[in-house]
Amino acid sequence: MSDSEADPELLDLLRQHLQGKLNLDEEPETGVLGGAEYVYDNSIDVALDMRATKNAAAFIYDQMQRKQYSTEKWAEHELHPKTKDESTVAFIFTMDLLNFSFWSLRSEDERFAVSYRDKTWTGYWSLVASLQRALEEDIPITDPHFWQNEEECNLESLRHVFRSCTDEEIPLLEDRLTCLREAGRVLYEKYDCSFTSCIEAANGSAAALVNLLAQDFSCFRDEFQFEGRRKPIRFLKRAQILVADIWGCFNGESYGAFRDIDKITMFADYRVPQILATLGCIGYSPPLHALISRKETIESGSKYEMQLRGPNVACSIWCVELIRREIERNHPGAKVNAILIDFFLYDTMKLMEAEGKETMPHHRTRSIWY
Ligand SMILES: Nc1nc2c(c(CN[C@H]3C=C[C@H](O)[C@@H]3O)cn2[C@@H]2O[C@H](COP(=O)(O)O)[C@@H](O)[C@H]2O)c(=O)[nH]1
Repeated sequence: MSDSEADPELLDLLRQHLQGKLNLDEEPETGVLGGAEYVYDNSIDVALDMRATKNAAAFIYDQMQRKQYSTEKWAEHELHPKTKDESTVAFIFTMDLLNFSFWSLRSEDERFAVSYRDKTWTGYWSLVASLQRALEEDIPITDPHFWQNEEECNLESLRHVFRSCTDEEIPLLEDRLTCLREAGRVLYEKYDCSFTSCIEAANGSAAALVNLLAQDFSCFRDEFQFEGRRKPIRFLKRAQILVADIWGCFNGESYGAFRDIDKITMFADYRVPQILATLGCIGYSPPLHALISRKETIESGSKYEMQLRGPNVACSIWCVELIRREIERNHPGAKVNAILIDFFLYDTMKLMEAEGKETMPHHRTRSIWY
């Protein structure tokens, strides 16, 4: 094969190896950050504001210090599981299998909502509340055997698990059942029916666990073709947030002990890009800004979504990386990684939304990816 036909990326790797720069048994990479930088470098619809990003880094670091923001915050959330054991690993795996697309086109009091513990929960928290409620009703919703039992686990029983206290049903119910079925089958075939076996197979590497999820579970394989690039761009958002939730819940110990956790990027969905735009860190081209502001549904996989999700999310991933580097530059040794910045930004966005301070809408695409 002549050089002109060979894969340029492979040639580059071989060149690095020959120059002794490449340690092939280095830790695995997920490729998410590199892909995000590529899309950002090739985007015309979304741009980063460096001054606002530097200011955001100072604000975020200051707020995280004041709130003593750490992994401990994860378990402090009322609905998150508290025990540090295998049942919590099963809960988090189930949760992040289904952690997508809660937004509604209806008004705040008509959108899908779950009544639990005398409160009404929406968005991500409606998912967590539904799972906790099911367990209290002795429905084994976190058990892969249940997910594969078509007599017990089907559209009807899931409709009961995710029953709403409004007229709107949980979005993509059929897709959620499909995710549970596939995960049940893969865990049965490859991981002794337990996600803890998948964690053990990653041998303490967060990047390896993300790659295992993308390789073995199609419902975690969140990647797409971006114009002009041979290899797909990988966002792997739910695979990454799953690893991050395990790490956060277990405070980086036990099942959450990953030596390369800092390789996990922020999670490419619709909430954190929204707050980065609110902080002025990312800006949209006028046509894109108009599209988002109109709150119209954008079809998953459409040219518009690719233009939006790719650049918007890639820029968000790259923006959070620049915020992390700015914090590290000003505060050497600070215990802040992309995950904690992301968790903080998501929680801050939810507080702003609750106080009616949501100025910049998020885009609306129905998809199992985010
Ligand atoms: N980037 C990012 N996205 C996050 C989260 C979380 C919740 N994580 C908890 C765990 C630790 C943190 O402290 C959080 O309390 C959910 N999501 C995503 O948002 C969307 C739901 O939005 P809404 O409908 O408004 O609730 C949906 O795609 C969901 O997957 C996060 O942390 N980061």
